Amino acid sequence: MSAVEQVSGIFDTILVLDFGSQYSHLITRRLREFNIYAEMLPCTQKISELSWKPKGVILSGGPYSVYADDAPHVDPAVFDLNVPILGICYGMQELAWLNGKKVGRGEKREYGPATLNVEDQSNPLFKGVDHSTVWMSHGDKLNGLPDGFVTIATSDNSPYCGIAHESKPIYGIQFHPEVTHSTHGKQLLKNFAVDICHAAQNWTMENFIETEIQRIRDLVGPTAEVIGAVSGGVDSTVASKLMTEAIGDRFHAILVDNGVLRLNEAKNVKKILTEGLGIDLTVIDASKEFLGNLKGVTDPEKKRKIIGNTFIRVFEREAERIQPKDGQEIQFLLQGTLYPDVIESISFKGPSQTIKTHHNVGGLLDNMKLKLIEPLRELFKDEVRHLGELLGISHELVWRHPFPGPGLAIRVLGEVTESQVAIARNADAIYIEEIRKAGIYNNISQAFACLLPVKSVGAMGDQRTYEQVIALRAIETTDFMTADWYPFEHSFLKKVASRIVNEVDGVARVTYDITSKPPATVEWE
Ligand SMILES: Nc1ncnc2c1ncn2[C@@H]1O[C@H](COP(=O)(O)OP(=O)(O)OP(=O)(O)O)[C@@H](O)[C@H]1O
Ligand SMILES: O=c1[nH]c(=O)c2[nH+]cn([C@@H]3O[C@H](COP(=O)(O)O)[C@@H](O)[C@H]3O)c2[nH]1
Ligand SMILES: NC(=O)CC[C@H](N)C(=O)O
Ligand SMILES: [Mg+2]
Repeated sequence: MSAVEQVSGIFDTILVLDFGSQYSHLITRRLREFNIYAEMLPCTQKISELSWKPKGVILSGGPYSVYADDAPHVDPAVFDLNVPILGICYGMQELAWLNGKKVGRGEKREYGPATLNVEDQSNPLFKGVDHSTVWMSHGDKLNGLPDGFVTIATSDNSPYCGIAHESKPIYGIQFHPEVTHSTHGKQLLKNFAVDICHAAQNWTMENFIETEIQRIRDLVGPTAEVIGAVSGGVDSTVASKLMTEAIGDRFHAILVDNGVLRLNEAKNVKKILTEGLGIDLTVIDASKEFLGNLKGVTDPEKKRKIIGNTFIRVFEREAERIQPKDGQEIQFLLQGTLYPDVIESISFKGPSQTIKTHHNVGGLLDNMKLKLIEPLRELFKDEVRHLGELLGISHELVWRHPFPGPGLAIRVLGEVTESQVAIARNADAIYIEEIRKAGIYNNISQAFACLLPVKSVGAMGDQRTYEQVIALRAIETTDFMTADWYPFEHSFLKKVASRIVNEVDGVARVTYDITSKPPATVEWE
């Protein structure tokens, strides 16, 4: 690492150690909602390798049993940090396991609501949360108090619903305060972070802009120039705006037309970014190169890796083409990578658990020459949108539905050809146009059309047709890590289906995808 400080070195930080619970990232989000910076790292994180000291540590829940041979365990050095520790569910069981091993299988799983009875009213952890509903999700339980601990809360089912160390600020709770079903969970997390850890509540996007611009300047230095991968999506636009504020015309934004963009996208983005935001944007048409590299490829992961690699090659070529004023080569590439992309790639469960490779994280070239600058790497999408608004980016752009870097290539299932892309693109344009007309664009988090590699029989104008199927997808979500499908009016779906079949050659049938994430994902590939 260079001398440039990380965000965790600048803001008071609560460290969340992730044992693999599906809710772990929510702990981080909740803390940030009351302006405390929190960062999630795998539970196997070596404390000696941290370059910053947390104000407190939270051990998350997890799917394992602490007593199993292959169960993950925390680095014992965490207890030498001498900062407050809160164990949640598996995290509490881990504390108990390390202090007397009194953990075993419960007679039955406890899943659902329970009422919290606070036994020690003077304990700061439970200020204002007595008798509230808490959410349980566990099969293991404590068989007794860990050595040196006392009970501070119970529930009907759980004599050890909350425990605390007799003399140190170490706490365990059996329930999940991070899920909204725990009605006062956020208050509990705040009690821990603010009253027990004394973390400063200064994580605001206003403060972030200031520190981030300084951080970029320190990293880039007084003369170096930077190229940016800019798609016209929210993330890279916000990142570019920050970069332009930090280094002005030493920043060169590049939009790559990869042949799998939406209808008229390159033209529209060029106009909005240059005219509207004063960002110096060059559009590079690399569509032939991308489509050439994708020829014959049907495997989704292969498509993603090919696209990620091709992007980097285009950027490296562009970096060589631009002649910086200081006579040096361009060394930096800006990307709009977000925290959820990073969270997915830091899983301690290893690469076998990768669900899909995001082109800008796992799809990068191993031997790439450019160094990455990712100013939004620590932020969630809603934080980025807030940042965008503060930077004066229009409401319309800030609230655009996300569009993945691999674009229509992962929405044309099967082989990606120019004609298949055209079908998906035209169907998508009709669908989005109707969504806008119906005034529901902002109620939906993301919507798009996919072209399926199956043919189906139809009848149009007394003629038999035998053409492909379009699947429509629309989801509601706050963080894109879980999502639900959007409940359209039937009349709306009817209209869109009719328009697509009538107006897009090659489509005989339209379906609507009604799967949530999980078990499905947002994109089809
Ligand atoms: N066509 C493109 N040209 C240049 N860079 C791109 C392109 N598509 C994606 N990228 C780069 O990949 C990053 C990740 O893409 P992603 O779609 O997650 O973000 P975004 O496009 O900036 O925002 P959004 O999520 O709202 O679409 C972008 O921030 C950008 O740096
Ligand atoms: O820039 C991107 N590069 C990618 O490779 C990529 N894959 C998925 N996505 C977007 O991520 C969100 C979650 O999608 P999934 O549930 O399909 O993983 C959704 O918003 C997807 O559109 C990507 N964005
Ligand atoms: N949610 C959790 O952390 C569960 C912990 C542990 N796997 C149990 O079943 O009790
Ligand atoms: Mg995008």
